[in-house]
Amino acid sequence: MSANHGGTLFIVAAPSGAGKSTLVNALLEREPGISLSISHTTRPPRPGEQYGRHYYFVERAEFEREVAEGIFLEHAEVHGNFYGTSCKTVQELLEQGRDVLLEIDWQGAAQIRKTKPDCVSVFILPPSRTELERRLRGRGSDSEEVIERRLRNSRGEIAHAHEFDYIVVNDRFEDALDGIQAIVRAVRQRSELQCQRHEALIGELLAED
Ligand SMILES: Nc1nc2c(ncn2[C@@H]2O[C@H](COP(=O)(O)OP(=O)(O)O)[C@@H](O)[C@H]2O)c(=O)[nH]1
Ligand SMILES: Nc1ncnc2c1ncn2[C@@H]1O[C@H](COP(=O)(O)OP(=O)(O)O)[C@@H](O)[C@H]1O
Repeated sequence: MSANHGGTLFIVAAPSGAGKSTLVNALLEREPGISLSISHTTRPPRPGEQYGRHYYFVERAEFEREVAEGIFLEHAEVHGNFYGTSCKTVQELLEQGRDVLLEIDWQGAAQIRKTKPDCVSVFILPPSRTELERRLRGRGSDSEEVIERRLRNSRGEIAHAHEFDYIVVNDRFEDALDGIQAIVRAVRQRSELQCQRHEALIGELLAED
């Protein structure tokens, strides 16, 4: 029997407004073989956001109960709200050999690296602070207070960029998208070439006539 070849766990992080969700959605259209993990959060939904599609929106008490039950692979407080990745779905998909993408912050990424050192992490940088602010305001989804808090927190987040395997600067959108796709393809190709993937063929070639 061949060994179970698990999928790859990709992590994408960025300061709020850098374009992470837009890039990830475009990447998933180009690479439908990747499954996006939907997080649980205590953040209220933005206009147009749907339960189970963008996030599982939960009350604080429910989130705390879930933490106590140990359902999360990682969880963290970000910009005053709680976010967590459920263990079960991610684990099942990886075991089926699917690649999984987590759109999480640097704290979550640091937790995942400890338990899943084979994960591949990408940090998205905006081309400038001015552009980050322009995008955050231009999105039109948050109050002034929320925007200011996210901008204030962005320095602390960017300070962790060097912990990631790859950095993609999201200046021209298509270039950034090509960059992330190139990372995904290179990682997949490397994985295809790994020795364990070829056990069956090696066995056949070694078999006596
Ligand atoms: N640790 C962790 N961070 C998360 C998770 N889900 C989302 N985040 C991060 O929380 C931050 C805020 O996300 P969100 O409220 O959707 O705002 P946005 O980044 O401005 O779109 C971002 O850095 C997300 O990547 C999660 O499950 N775990
Ligand atoms: N390369 C880009 N150039 C200009 N605007 C962009 C670019 N990438 C994303 N945006 C816009 O910036 C805003 C923030 O993007 P979003 O994906 O919501 O960021 P994040 O998920 O990192 O908070 C959105 O209005 C999006 O359309």
